[in-house]
Amino acid sequence: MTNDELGLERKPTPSQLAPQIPLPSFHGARIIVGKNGERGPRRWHLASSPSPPPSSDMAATYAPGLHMLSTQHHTKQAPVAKRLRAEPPRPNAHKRPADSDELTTPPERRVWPLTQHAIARHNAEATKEAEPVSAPPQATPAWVIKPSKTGLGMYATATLYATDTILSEDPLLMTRRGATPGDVRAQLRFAPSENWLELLNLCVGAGDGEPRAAIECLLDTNGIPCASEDGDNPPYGIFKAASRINHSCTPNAGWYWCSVKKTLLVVAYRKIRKGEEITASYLPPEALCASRAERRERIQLGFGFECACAACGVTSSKDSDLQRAVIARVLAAGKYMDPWVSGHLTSVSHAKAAIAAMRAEALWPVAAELRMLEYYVHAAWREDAHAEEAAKNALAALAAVRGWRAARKHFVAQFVKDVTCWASYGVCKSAPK
Ligand SMILES: C[S@@+](CC[C@H](N)C(=O)[O-])C[C@H]1O[C@@H](n2cnc3c(N)ncnc32)[C@H](O)[C@@H]1O
Repeated sequence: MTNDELGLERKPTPSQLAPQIPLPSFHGARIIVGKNGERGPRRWHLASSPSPPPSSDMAATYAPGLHMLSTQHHTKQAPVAKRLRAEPPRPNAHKRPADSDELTTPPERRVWPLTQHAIARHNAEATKEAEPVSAPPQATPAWVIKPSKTGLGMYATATLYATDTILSEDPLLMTRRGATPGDVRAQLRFAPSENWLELLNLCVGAGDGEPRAAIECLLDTNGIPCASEDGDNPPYGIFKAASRINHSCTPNAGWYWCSVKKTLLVVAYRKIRKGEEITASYLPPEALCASRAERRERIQLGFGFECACAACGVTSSKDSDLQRAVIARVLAAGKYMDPWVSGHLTSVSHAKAAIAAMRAEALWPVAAELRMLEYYVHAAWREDAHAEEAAKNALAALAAVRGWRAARKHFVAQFVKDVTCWASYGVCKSAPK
């Protein structure tokens, strides 16, 4: 995907910013035509394979939904199967069930599995990589904290480009929901006294309306999730600079926690002009696809303020609501993998419409998931060229919002090679040497 297709304006360093992604070539490019002329995805199984293909966490997440569509017979052994057979089965490897119609598929998969999985892999790889995980933060910060229309805010002091790491910051304090003032004191006992001062300087919002101690309101107002996975009570970090970033329903930046470096990275999602406010979303990506009224209600209930972002500020948000509804419908449909991929051309056209809406609304946080949904359909129907293109786009979209520049080439190659849901389809083989 080109930068233009992504809708991103990047720094003019093509060799850095457009790495060659060594995607696998896809094998077995046949549209299956049944006896009655129907076209559909084939069942796939390793006819002569003595052992099930190895799997990964990803397979556990995705494969069940995909197996239902991938258990017809191949006349030709997919090269990937040979490769997989050569590897010893892992003890906990996901067992591909026998070629049977009794496969049960959990109807719902996790909402952002690609993202979660990819972050985990990326963080794991970062320990091995000599290359930095992402572009190192600039020596002179390209931002400044200054008054905004909603208290203080972060502003760009230079032009920033998509995938730029705006800020890399360690927390003043790590906490969890329900932390008491005593917990905070215990954590800060050995911290430099400036941390206390910085902490007490942060803004205290109204929170969700529950009566609380001021310190708890402060933690609620300024906490940023510091875990790559959703848990019941994920850790939150309080940051001197990142906690000053205001919310927007069309964020131009976003943060993610690098669990290897134990640091928060703030990444530009698109070009941010000098003087423009840097914003992130306090809502999860799928919630950004709700209507203006719903988003505002959620912000009010969860964070206790009335959203004054640019997307909410427009008097008539009808068009925006319609565009976001298109995206929301596709994300909802994509949770049910079987009907989604069975829909074939309808699903592809829905995915394309959602991608267009995402671009119109500049909702980059959902780009990777939409591209992935498009990929699944093409892969299931053995439309290899389209599948490869969609996979490339999905990875590029994911890399763009995570700021993976330096590590992207390596990571993408690794991801493509390992991601078991792709191999499960029997459509890909290892990259040509
Ligand atoms: C994490 S702080 C952000 C920095 C804060 N503006 C400050 O002065 O330190 C969150 C608080 O900022 C304000 N805020 C953030 N985004 C906002 C938005 N889109 N509309 C209105 N207020 C917002 C709210 O008061 C919220 O409780």
